[in-house]
Amino acid sequence: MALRTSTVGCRWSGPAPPVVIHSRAPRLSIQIHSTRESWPRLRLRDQACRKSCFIKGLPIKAAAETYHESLPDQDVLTEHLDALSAQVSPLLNGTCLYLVGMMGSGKSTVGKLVATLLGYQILDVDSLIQDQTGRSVPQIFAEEGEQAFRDLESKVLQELMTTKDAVVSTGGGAVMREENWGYMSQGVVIWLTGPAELLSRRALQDGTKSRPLLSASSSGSTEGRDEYAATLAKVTRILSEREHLYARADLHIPLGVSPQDPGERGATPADVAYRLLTALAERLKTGADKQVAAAA
Ligand SMILES: Nc1ncnc2c1ncn2[C@@H]1O[C@H](COP(=O)(O)OP(=O)(O)O)[C@@H](O)[C@H]1O
Ligand SMILES: O=C(O)C1=C[C@@H](OP(=O)(O)O)[C@@H](O)[C@H](O)C1
Repeated sequence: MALRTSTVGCRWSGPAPPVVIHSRAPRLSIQIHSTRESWPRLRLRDQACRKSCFIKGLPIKAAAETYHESLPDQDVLTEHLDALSAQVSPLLNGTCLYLVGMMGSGKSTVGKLVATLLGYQILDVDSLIQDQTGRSVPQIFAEEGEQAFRDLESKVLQELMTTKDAVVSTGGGAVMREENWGYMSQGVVIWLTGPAELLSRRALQDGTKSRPLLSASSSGSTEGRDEYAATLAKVTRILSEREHLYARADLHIPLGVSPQDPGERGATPADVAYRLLTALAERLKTGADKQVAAAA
């Protein structure tokens, strides 16, 4: 792939904090560093080459980074999302989408966006439990324990079995009970999958109080460790226990900017929705093609 370097030109004055510019597909991430006062160093991360080059006299390091899920530009993303949802809606025909994944993976955030695009309602299992019981999730965990919460979670999922036209944002632990898979099999189960580092940072950004399994009082001492390290340890452990369960989902949607993304940042909610709808369109089209072939 050729680097479209001609559009990259830059003048720099003063001290340079690293800046990351997200560019167009196939995605380049351009970091601007200042190694010397006068000449910033541009670092292009791209899929096809790993070499140094010069752009307009500036030293450029182009680093290889395989990135097969190229995303559209943010400015054309809305059009892509509209086109994809128009394609997916008739094929879905009211079938529910169940979003599964770890705490902080964006099930509620992406779920709302996808629901809006498809003209679906968004149903959040934790919120439904809270509405039914008049108590918050941490309260239920504290007063009755995790198993009581899991019973409520299964009850809500069972009640949703006959629902149509909804994106269901499940709680991160819903995949742990076999019976829940029976309820969710009425729809398409979609796993939002990202690295523990990204999930931990997002959970901390929200504050861990609302997620009892990550709160300071949950198992796994935070003594002698900072909050991020303690949260990362918990998230890593929970993820390793559940990964094989999440993997049972019909679709796996990565949250990183690229497969090599160390979790510093994630794809935007719109990017994740784009990946989700693309994968869903492919899946539904293949299913529809198979049905047509079987009928012929
Ligand atoms: N793609 C994203 N990019 C940036 N922040 C996100 C993204 N998805 C979710 N977030 C943020 O991460 C946090 C957790 O998201 P949330 O949707 O509540 O996750 P979940 O429902 O899976 O627990 C929230 O603060 C939300 O705003
Ligand atoms: O992973 C889990 O076991 C849980 C995830 C939470 O939901 P989110 O995934 O929406 O944070 C909530 O259901 C409860 O705190 C337990």
